[in-house]
Amino acid sequence: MMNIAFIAHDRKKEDIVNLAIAYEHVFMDKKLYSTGTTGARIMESTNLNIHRFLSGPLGGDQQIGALIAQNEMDLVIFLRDPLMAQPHEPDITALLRLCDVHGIPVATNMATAEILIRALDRGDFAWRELVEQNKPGLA
Ligand SMILES: O=C(CO)COP(=O)(O)O
Repeated sequence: MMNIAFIAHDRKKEDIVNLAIAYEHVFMDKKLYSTGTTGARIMESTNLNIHRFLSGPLGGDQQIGALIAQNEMDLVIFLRDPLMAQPHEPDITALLRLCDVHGIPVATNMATAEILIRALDRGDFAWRELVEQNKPGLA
């Protein structure tokens, strides 16, 4: 089962909702996670069922980071706002760093997100399942 995380800063919320609507058929049979407000917005506009963590500024990025650290995330879609300072900038940096530490595909803009979602739909992420089978000592 593929685990996917959705995160979007406020001025990118509309984009991530539109992405979820457009690719609802791809996300339907995946396990979905999000930060608080992002997940609420997506669930208002789709039939997707999303496990929502705390809002980003209150620790949601870190909660998703914890799943990445445990190798329990297969794809992260994080539409961040590059033009506005965020109070929890260190958390954002930490989340993106953990994606790189663990080799997790992460999209930080719409163009990359679409490419990764189409690849996921085509089965290009099957290698993640092999990685999971071989991961050492994780719950
Ligand atoms: O701030 C965020 C990510 O850094 C997103 O949090 P919300 O989805 O709760 O707005």
